[in-house]
Amino acid sequence: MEKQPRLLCSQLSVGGRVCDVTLSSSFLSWREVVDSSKKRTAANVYGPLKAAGSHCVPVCEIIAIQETEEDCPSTNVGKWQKVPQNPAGSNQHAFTVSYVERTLKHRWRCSEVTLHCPDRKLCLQWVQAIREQLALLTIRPKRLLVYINPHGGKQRGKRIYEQKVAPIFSRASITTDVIVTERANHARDHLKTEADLKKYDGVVCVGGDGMFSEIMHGLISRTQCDSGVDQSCADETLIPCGLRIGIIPAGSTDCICYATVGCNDPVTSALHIVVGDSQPLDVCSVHQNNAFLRYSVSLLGYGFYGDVLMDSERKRWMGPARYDISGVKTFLSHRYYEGTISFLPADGSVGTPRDKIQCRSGCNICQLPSADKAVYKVEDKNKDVWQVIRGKFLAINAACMSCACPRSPKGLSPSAHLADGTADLILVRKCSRLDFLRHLLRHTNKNDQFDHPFVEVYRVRQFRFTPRYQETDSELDLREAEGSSSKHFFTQICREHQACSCAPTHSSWNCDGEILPHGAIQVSVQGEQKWSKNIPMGNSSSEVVQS
Ligand SMILES: CCCCCCCCCCCCC/C=C/[C@@H](O)[C@H](CO)NC(=O)CCCCCCCCCCCCCCC
Ligand SMILES: Nc1ncnc2c1ncn2[C@@H]1O[C@H](COP(=O)(O)OP(=O)(O)OP(=O)(O)O)[C@@H](O)[C@H]1O
Ligand SMILES: [Ca+2]
Repeated sequence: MEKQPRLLCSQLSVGGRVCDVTLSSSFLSWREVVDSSKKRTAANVYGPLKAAGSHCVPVCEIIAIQETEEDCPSTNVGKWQKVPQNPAGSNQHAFTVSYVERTLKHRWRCSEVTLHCPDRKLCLQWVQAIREQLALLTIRPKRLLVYINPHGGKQRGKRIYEQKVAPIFSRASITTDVIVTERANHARDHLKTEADLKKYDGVVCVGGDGMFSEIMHGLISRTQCDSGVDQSCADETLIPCGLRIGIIPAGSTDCICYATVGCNDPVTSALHIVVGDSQPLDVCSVHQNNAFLRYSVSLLGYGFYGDVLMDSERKRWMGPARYDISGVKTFLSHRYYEGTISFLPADGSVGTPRDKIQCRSGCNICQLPSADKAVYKVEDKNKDVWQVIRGKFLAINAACMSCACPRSPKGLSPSAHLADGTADLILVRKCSRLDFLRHLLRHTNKNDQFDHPFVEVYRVRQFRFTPRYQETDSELDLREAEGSSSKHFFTQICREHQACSCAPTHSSWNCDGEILPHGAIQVSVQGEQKWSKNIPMGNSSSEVVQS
């Protein structure tokens, strides 16, 4: 730890023990004063006394400070209890500091320490000094607009917010306007047309990936609309939006929260929001010809994941279990789809989907400032050459981020990064059910899910997909030239008789958990030159709150 000039230093009492308490611009620390006349035993030099007696909290992780009245909050947010008296019984002046405590598996908790002072003047001096340091943390939000989806996941959004999140926001003196949505797209439409965004420092989404997607669409559309930018043009540069989106997980997959924060825990997310953490994300724009369809930040999946989603929508009442039931059903149906994928590979220096630099919470690559990421880019001759792949596929997946979630803690593409301007395109060719099961199982263990002869993975900047039934005559002629003339004749008949049993089957796209019925799409991960300018939110990246 770098030595910082001390702003304040006193001997105060913590839990009945006298401590040297120090405040610098970066840390608040307290260390028990050990009586030097005591015999130096192994226990007090190396043992629990020394370890337990010394604490250091970064100022940026202090949630709040308050003068402690006789009745004051206990360590459990929301409960109240009597303050224990100073053992010497000589003073009643104390202040309580609430701060972030890191626990296992990326989880954060709100802890508290009460420091007793010998007199009120010193107590006020400490409270004021800490408040002054907190006031310097200008990235922290003060006013938030909260949308709660009461029907996401296990329908616990409202309860999660009221019981776990609101008390933390209130402790941190964050004011909120809360809207419980009444229908799908309520939050999106409100953001697009009504919300007075100037009043807020951020928007909070209580729900799952679908709810996040609504809010992201609302914010991006509103910003473009206010600036007269046409979203339907695939090459248009979007105007960045200044508001961050915080995610309180209350959905079924919560992959955006899990992949950015490292867990799907509402208290952890609330604390990340309070301290003002943020993480830019890649945003893919999805078009069909010149019509804008949607944005995606996690998964775009055709075939398997599209079919799982389509089937699961009819089983919403089951909650998160619907995905497992529909997953098994889709797996057993074993449908494959024929089509053509073209893609522009990413610059080789942004890494590959099969390198071992997995993207986890606090990932070094995702935390690099954008300008530094640009430094290690080298020219790659192949990067502007479109590559074309035709075939029969069980699944075509594009992952802008790892898509880690509780079902698959390493995700669909474990080395995909959050804001590197690329997506990982995963092609699972037609294979046996057993092979496909082997591939799926590897999402849940340490084995490499790409290490199969029927799986290919590419890091891309753009891609296009055309299902065979939508290919133009010239594309089909080209394809059929590769096959026999009798096959060509057979295909023509089938295209004209879609109802016949050999007609090609159609899937739809799973776009961050929302159904996109269009087969042929063009996808662009927003260009690196845009995110390297460090845009807080917009075409290239949206910001979510994370570690
Ligand atoms: C044998 C066990 C294999 C388990 C394989 C698990 C792979 C899980 C990979 C999860 C990837 C999630 C990507 C995130 C997508 C989100 O934007 C989206 C919106 O929230 N969620 C889903 O579409 C929700 C998608 C949920 C997909 C669940 C698929 C479950 C497949 C089960 C297959 C079982 C075969 C058993 C045969 C006897
Ligand atoms: N009040 C509401 N009534 C019905 N649907 C709503 C309401 N508010 C939002 N929605 C819609 O509910 C859908 C699902 O919500 P959400 O993403 O929160 O949960 P989920 O689908 O269970 O979780 P996940 O997306 O993580 O799998 C979203 O598409 C959203 O548009
Ligand atoms: Ca990415």
